[in-house]
Amino acid sequence: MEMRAVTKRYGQGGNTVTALDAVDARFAPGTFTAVMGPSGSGKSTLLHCAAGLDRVTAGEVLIDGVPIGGLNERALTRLRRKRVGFVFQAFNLIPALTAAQNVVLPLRLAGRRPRAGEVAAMLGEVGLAERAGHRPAELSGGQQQRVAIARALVTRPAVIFADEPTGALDARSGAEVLRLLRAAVDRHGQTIVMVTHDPVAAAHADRVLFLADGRVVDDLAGPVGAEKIAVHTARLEESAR
Ligand SMILES: Nc1ncnc2c1ncn2[C@@H]1O[C@H](COP(=O)(O)OP(=O)(O)OP(=O)(O)O)[C@@H](O)[C@H]1O
Repeated sequence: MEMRAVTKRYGQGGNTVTALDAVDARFAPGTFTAVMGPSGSGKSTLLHCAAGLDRVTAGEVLIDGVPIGGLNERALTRLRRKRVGFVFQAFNLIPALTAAQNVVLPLRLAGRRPRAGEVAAMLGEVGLAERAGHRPAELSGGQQQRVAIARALVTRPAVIFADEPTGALDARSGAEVLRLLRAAVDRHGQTIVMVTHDPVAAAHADRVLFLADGRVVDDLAGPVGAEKIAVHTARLEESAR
């Protein structure tokens, strides 16, 4: 997954906002990257552009080496369904479906039938084998996020984008979610790009990318301790004021 000189502007004329300003970034297979930076620095925009949810103004995004700028909406949707997974702060499970049905959904959308035991194994991996028949409302926040992780992992995507995946969780459930993301990288060679405000969450990554004003201003190779990340964040927030 790669971004080459990606610029994203919102609005027109005098109201233009440059949310990303010629960003170059490469996310190697089997790595876990945290994206940090002050509010408004472009983190969500980076995630949306990298995932092909939003078109870039200039530059190029490559997923699996495929430049997505040249794809029409249909081809882009197909690529996203097969090769990209998402984990959101608000879980975004479908309330009427059970945990197992939520996990099956991306496979069906990608045109694949689940193999016997595949979904059960996936739920087992996130410690929820016993909850396969439960609906989201019958699960805790941490459990819902674990279902969302199983759902993101089930298609074995090229990359999983996680937007503040621990933002709505207490410390214990958050730690469990981070442990699962880390395990997906270590055990399955999954590639993960995670936006977070939390230095403790970012410390689980292999690398921390810092944004300020739509630019990459720091790129720390890990493991980076939470304390060092917190100091960096404080400095950036200070200079953003
Ligand atoms: N749809 C939009 N229309 C206009 N401006 C936008 C839009 N989305 C984002 N922006 C602007 O682009 C800049 C980057 O926003 P973005 O949401 O990517 O920042 P962020 O780092 O994710 O912030 P936060 O940490 O507060 O979520 C901000 O100045 C924001 O106001």
